[in-house]
Amino acid sequence: MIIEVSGLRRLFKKVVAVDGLTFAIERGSAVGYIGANGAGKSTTIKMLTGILRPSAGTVLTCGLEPLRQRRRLARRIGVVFGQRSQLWWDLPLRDSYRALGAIHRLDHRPRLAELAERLDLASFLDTPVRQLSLGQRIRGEVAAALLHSPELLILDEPTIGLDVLSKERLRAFLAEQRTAFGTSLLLATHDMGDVRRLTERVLLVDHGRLAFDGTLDGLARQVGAERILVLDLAEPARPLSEIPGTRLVGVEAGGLRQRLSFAPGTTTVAAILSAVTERAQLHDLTIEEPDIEGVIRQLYSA
Ligand SMILES: Nc1ncnc2c1ncn2[C@@H]1O[C@H](COP(=O)(O)OP(=O)(O)OP(=O)(O)O)[C@@H](O)[C@H]1O
Repeated sequence: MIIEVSGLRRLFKKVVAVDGLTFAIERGSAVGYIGANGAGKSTTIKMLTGILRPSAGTVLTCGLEPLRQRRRLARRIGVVFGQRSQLWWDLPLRDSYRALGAIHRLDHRPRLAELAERLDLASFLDTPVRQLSLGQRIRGEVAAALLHSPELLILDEPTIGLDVLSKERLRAFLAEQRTAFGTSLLLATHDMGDVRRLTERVLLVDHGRLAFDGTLDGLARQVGAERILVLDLAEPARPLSEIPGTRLVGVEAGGLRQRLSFAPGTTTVAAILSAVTERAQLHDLTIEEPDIEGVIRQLYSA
């Protein structure tokens, strides 16, 4: 197991941020850690990484006790907090990597060259971190977390605030890294798109407790959450109300844009598209994932 947590609790005065969590994550797997605002995700991650002391319970990350063995653990994990920086704010990005290389006692240059290429960092390696755009900084943070080739990567809201294209690029990079190195991944996020693209299992935390452990499709099935396929057609078409396994939930622009809702597990995007292309000419499509708050509401009303 890469992570083992048992009876984990954390109180802040009277607030119970984490309330008796027990779960284990297998080495090499990718897990989404989801929940509403204030559910306890960041607090859990801080305990997993040795930043925060649990009030009760036990944590093993990479087989180590995070608080007691924090230095050793730092060599084996990489962490990105989307809303906080681990880089030196006033220094050129390159200097942060030099410093991290020294901390990890490694010649960071070969790995940096590789990461700079894959994450497209070259044009701003000499720019002070404070002057980077959000997208540039996050790419810089991800490179910093991977510089020492950790066996576990923990990401806390890595795509928050990024535009669609930057999000997609970052997801593609992370997926590729995982295939190449088999790095274990724990991804705390609000973004169901991140979870679907990058993980095979989700842990849903609510008020500090584990409310669901399984696949994203399993969660969607349990709560009846649906995905929406937004179809942009080359020419206006009649309402696509007869596509098997779907419900037509919107027709806009005189039939040029149509929305089909479907439940994961009952049909596939491929099957829907093949039925659509028999009836209309497709120009473009996007998929809207259910939002986490809605899923949680449905979980409790189900
Ligand atoms: N340092 C702190 N002092 C007091 N309360 C805290 C502290 N850190 C977190 N909390 C509280 O603990 C609870 C869990 O917070 P946490 O940040 O872990 O949630 P989260 O799931 O990461 O939320 P978000 O998605 O908004 O980041 C919240 O009620 C929060 O207000």
